[in-house]
Amino acid sequence: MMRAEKVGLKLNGRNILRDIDCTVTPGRVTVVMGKNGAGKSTLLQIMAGQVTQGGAAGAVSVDGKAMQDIPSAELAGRRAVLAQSVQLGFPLPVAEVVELGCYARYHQMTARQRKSAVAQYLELLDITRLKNRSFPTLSGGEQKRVLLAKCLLQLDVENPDHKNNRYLLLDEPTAALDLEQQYRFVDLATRLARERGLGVLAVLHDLNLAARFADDLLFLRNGETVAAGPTTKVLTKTIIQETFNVDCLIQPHPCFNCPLITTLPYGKPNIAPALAP
Ligand SMILES: Nc1ncnc2c1ncn2[C@@H]1O[C@H](COP(=O)(O)OP(=O)(O)OP(=O)(O)O)[C@@H](O)[C@H]1O
Repeated sequence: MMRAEKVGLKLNGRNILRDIDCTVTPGRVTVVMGKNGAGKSTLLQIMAGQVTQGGAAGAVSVDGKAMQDIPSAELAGRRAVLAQSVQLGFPLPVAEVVELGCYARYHQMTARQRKSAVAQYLELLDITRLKNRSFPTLSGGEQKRVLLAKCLLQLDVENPDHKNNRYLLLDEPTAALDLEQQYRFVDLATRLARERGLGVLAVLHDLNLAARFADDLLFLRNGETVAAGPTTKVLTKTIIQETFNVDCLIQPHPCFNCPLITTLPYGKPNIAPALAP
C-alpha cells in the first residue's frame, strides 16, 4: 500500500495542502477530484516523492517503508508518474522516449532486451506505428499514450514475477484525449489494476469517468479533504455540492453498473420539472 499521512504543503505562508490522508491500494483505482487549484497535483507530486522543498509536512510510505529511505532506482521500479504536461526540449523519437522507462535498469538490460521491451509496450498501447515519429510532433493524446507506455515499461508491468507492489500515479491523464481515448485510457488503467495488481492514483475532472472507474475517491477543496472513501459511499449529492459548488442529479446509469451524474450549475433553473433535484 502507498500511504500519505497528514501530508501538507505551505508556500509563502499559504496552506496549499493541509492534513491530507490518501491511500493507494494494489488492485484498486483511487481518483482525486476537486476544483482548479484544490491541491490535486500537489498531492500527487508529494505522493510521487517529488516535493522536496521546505514547507512540506507529513509522511509518505510505500509498503510500510518511508519513501525517502527508498533508493531512487528502486523507487523508479515501484512507482511511475504520468505528469500533467511534459515538455521535451529536444526532438527524441517516440521509441527513445519509451526507452527512458528502462533508465533505472539500464545496465541490467542488454540493448536487445531494451529494444524488445520498447516494442512490447508500444504494442500494449497500440502505438507501434508512431515509433519513429519525433515526440514533439505528436498530438497531445498521442504524447499521453507514449508517456504511459514509458511509465508501464518503467514499472515492468508485463513481468508477472515482481516481488514488490507497483503504483501508477496519473495527473489528469485524460485531459488531452478525445472521448474514445478517454474511456480507453481509463479502462486500460483499471485493467492494469485488476489484472496486474497495480495500485492506481489518478487525478480526474470528469465525475462520470470517476463514477464508472474509481474504487475509491478523495475530494479536495482549498487544500483540505471534503470526503474520502469507497466510491459507493462518498459519491453523494452533498459531497459533490461541497466540492464543486454545483448542484447535481444522481441516477442509476442506464448502461453500466454505476451512477450517472448530471451537474446543474446554480442560477440555471431551466431544468425539466421531472429532473429537478
Ligand atoms: N510553486 C508554487 N508556488 C506558489 N503557489 C503554488 C505553487 N505550486 C502550486 N501552487 C498553488 O497551489 C494551489 C494548488 O495547486 P495544484 O496544482 O495542486 O492544484 P490542482 O488542484 O491540481 O489544480 P488544477 O485542477 O488547476 O490542475 C494553486 O492555488 C496553485 O496556484
